[in-house]
Amino acid sequence: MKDKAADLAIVSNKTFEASTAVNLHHYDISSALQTSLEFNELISIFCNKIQNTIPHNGVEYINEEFDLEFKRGVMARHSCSYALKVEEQQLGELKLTRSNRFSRDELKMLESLLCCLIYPLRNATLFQQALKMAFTDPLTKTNNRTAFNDCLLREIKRAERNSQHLSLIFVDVDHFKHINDDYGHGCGDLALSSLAGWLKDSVRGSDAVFRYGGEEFVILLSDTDIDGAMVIGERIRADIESHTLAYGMDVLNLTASLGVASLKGSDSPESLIKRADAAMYQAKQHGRNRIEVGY
Ligand SMILES: Nc1nc2c(ncn2[C@@H]2O[C@H](COP(=O)(O)OP(=O)(O)OP(=O)(O)O)[C@@H](O)[C@H]2O)c(=O)[nH]1
Repeated sequence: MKDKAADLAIVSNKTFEASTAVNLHHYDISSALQTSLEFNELISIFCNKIQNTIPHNGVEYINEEFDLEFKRGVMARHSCSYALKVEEQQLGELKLTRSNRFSRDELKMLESLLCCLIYPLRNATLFQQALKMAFTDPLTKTNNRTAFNDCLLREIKRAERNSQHLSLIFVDVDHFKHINDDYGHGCGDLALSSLAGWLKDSVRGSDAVFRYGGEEFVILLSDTDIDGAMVIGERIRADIESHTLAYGMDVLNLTASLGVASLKGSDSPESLIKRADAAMYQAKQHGRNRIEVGY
């Protein structure tokens, strides 16, 4: 007679206890991961939670879509890396390192635990994408006016707290209406997106450039006084003038008028904007393709 027991997987209370323990661990990790929508925080929570099960010394997480590189601990000789994705959506790459090899069982366990991380990372991706869209101008891919208002308030507070300078430059394309009228809106749009690229190249961080509206951009310069802002503004003016724009068979040149203002003790965001904007209008009145200061 065939030994029936030989065909059966053994289920004992030991297995039950082990799987319950594993499920509880998964549950504990999943619950902890629900508390954040920030990539770095999610990775930290996950690695803290798995430290006892899969000891490791170093963690690296790279997410190219969000230009993110998170490192923690000490990088060591042995590593295991995972490209994380769900339904073809890339969620970044996670690498754990330590001085001794990861065992096969540990890797199996890690792969199972990573399932807890995937969906929170996907939620974070969707949230961060929505956030990015809400603060980005779709045509020029610069920060939009909402982002500017947010950022200006933060920068004013920071400048006041640290007794630092803060300056603003308004940049408005000259006779932009003619570009639309003479070459069409497609050309106007190309001019605006090209200009945004030149502006980003002219300043330290591309985050400092905002589309304020229409053909008007604003640049926020932290820790920069009025003299420094004038130097940067003049460089931007000359840079715009020196570029040529090719549109089909046409070649165009742009110029812009700029207004500069620096934060004073009594300034509100509105009064600082008003001075920079008024200076820009003065530059228009004084012949365009020039820079003026709003005192
Ligand atoms: N193609 C395009 N045109 C835009 C966009 N936003 C605003 N404009 C146009 O920008 C033009 C701005 O014209 P005006 O305010 O008269 O200014 P200007 O012609 O640049 O003249 P000055 O500022 O006085 O030198 C208008 O014709 C708007 O329609 C856009 O996103 N794309």
